[in-house]
Amino acid sequence: MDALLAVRARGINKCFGDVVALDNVDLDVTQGQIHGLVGPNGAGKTTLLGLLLGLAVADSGRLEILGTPVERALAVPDGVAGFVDGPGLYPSLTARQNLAALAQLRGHDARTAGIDEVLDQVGLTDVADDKARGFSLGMRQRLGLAAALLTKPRLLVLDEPSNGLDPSGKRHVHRVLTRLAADGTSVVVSSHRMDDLEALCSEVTILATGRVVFSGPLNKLASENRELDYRVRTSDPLAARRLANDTDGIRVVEGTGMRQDAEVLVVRALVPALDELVAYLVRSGVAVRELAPVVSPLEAAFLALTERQEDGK
Ligand SMILES: Nc1ncnc2c1ncn2[C@@H]1O[C@H](COP(=O)(O)OP(=O)(O)OP(=O)(O)O)[C@@H](O)[C@H]1O
Repeated sequence: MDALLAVRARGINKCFGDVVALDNVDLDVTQGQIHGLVGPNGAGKTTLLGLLLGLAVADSGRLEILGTPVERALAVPDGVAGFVDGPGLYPSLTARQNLAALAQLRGHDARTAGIDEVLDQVGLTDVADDKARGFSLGMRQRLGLAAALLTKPRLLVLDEPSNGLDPSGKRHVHRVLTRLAADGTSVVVSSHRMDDLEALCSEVTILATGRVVFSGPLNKLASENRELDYRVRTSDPLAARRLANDTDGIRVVEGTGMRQDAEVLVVRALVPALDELVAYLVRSGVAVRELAPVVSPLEAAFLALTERQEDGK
């Protein structure tokens, strides 16, 4: 079973002086899985990703990467690539030269290292001969991803890779990561964007003040017995409000602080009551044109779990 794990961490602790950055952290990442890491600022995400990349060593605990126990020396484990705190690039070199320099550092022939292929993969072919100095944050992120891909990693570790990406850049990067995972590469990715992680990941780990407060499949979070707020757009907002008030288990939420939209009703409910409301609306001749959680299930769970942790409950 463990042979299928790209990362197996048990009881990892890491302190910086008095600050406990990681507190007894366990993490399992299956081969070919995109695993999301979320948590408030200072939760320990970058510290954990740094351990996976061999940029630091844990104070205690056991860490196995791609089936091999990690030693106490600072070194990138075989088969691992990625970046934390933004990719390291040479600003005075072009995108292509950056990748060639990297290939040479690793002892590869720059002409055969697959540079064109990775530039194409991340959508930077058109700017391959432009200097990295002039690149936007999103372009630097993509070049960092290309540099990681050049090593054909079996575990890719990315800290906030969507930072600075416009929607099409983000879609592009998502496609690259999804394809890699389908081919068996494992990806561990941190993000503050829940929609990003929901689009990408099958499993997530939520950290708060260095502790794991949830780790598992996204659908386990979504199916938890928790009321959510939903936006309901209908063909007849007044009738919809009346019918919602008549439905057991449905509460109409007023003054949500969101932009007012007369056609949209916000209701708080569990899924079964929401199903009843939809059936009731349709039976009453009111068309449902949009129905979506105001905040995603992941974001709702994230807020609930991290607030609980901060309250010390
Ligand atoms: N090199 C360091 N020296 C001292 N303290 C550090 C160091 N690196 C991290 N820390 C502390 O460890 C804790 C965890 O930091 P870390 O950067 O891992 O959190 P994070 O979840 O990545 O936060 P963010 O979302 O803000 O990037 C924080 O309290 C941070 O101040």
